[in-house]
Amino acid sequence: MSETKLDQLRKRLDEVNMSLLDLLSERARIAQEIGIEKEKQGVPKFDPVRENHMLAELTSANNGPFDDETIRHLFKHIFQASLKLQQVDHTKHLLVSRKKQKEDTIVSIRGVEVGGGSPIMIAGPCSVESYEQVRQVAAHLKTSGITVMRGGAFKPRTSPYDFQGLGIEGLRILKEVADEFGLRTISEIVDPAHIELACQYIDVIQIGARNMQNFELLKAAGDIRKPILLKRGLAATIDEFLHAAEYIVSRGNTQVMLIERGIRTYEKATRNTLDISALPILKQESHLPVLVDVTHSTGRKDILAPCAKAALAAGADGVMVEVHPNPATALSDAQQQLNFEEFTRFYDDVRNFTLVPR
Ligand SMILES: O=C(O)C(=O)C[C@]1(C(=O)O)C=C[C@@H](O)C=C1
Repeated sequence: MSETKLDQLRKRLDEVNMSLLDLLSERARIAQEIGIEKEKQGVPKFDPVRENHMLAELTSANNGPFDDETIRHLFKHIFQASLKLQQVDHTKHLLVSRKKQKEDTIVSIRGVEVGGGSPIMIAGPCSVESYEQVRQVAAHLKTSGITVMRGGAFKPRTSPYDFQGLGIEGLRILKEVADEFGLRTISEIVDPAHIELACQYIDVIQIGARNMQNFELLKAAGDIRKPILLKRGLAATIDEFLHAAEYIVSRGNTQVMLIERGIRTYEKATRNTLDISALPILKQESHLPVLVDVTHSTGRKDILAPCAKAALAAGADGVMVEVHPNPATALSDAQQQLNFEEFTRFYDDVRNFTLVPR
């Protein structure tokens, strides 16, 4: 059977398709190289001025049959596809990414492992208020089998008139009590200048939600060789959270733990909205251990246990909760800290949690 005119035209079109594919692929490879150069120079990938310039040149050279609007539309799609290629290539190379390291990072807090598959419970007062207060908490935690205690010495509070913490004196108290009871400690540091000194007193440096993008603090945390607990910012996307962790890891400190602490939404029933979906996403995207701060995310004692269980079911490597000998008199977070009896009940409930229906 002889070739019809339609067959011939389609054959030519198929050949043009192949040539276009070759040219598009070549263009994409060049765009990738441009992306690498831009990365080195630290300039943004998206360049609307350059795109407008190319579109102007293309439309002025356009002799039809496509009109200028169609040419602009088609090329804008090509630019977007190139941009995506440049960005995907970039995230693939993040040190915190699963693509870079398949195995889970295990953080060792002086021998206590986080991220190794058996979740940890971290507990302690919101603020270090006195030696006696911390000692009471430590004694209770020790009898409960807790190995890592938190306690805030530098308190970035919403109001400057609220209790700001005991500072270095608070770190000293933590160390003295932790040494007595054989506990490890976590405390927030807010000033890059305090990081080195803090290492003499505590085992984990926490970077708080409000400082998640304090880049000088992140760099200082990256320059030491101690575990870091990085909190998600109150309005930070998962991508921003991972990039903040990258600041630390890229300077050689690989002992980083991420902690979800709730994000700001319109919901008022809880203090923040615990973003449970962030857990499996973070575990997929990154090899770093991921914990959940149930106290700050919910701000409510009555739902701490179900939220902690949900976090563990979603893959969390641990839970952090606040405990105080007498929450009603606490200098910070009086509403949401657990007393010893409440903590014991909470811990038993979460520890006995199983996904298998009974
Ligand atoms: O020329 C550049 O700077 C590129 O990054 C390439 C390219 C393109 O595909 O043409 C991609 C993204 C930018 O927004 C602009 C142009």
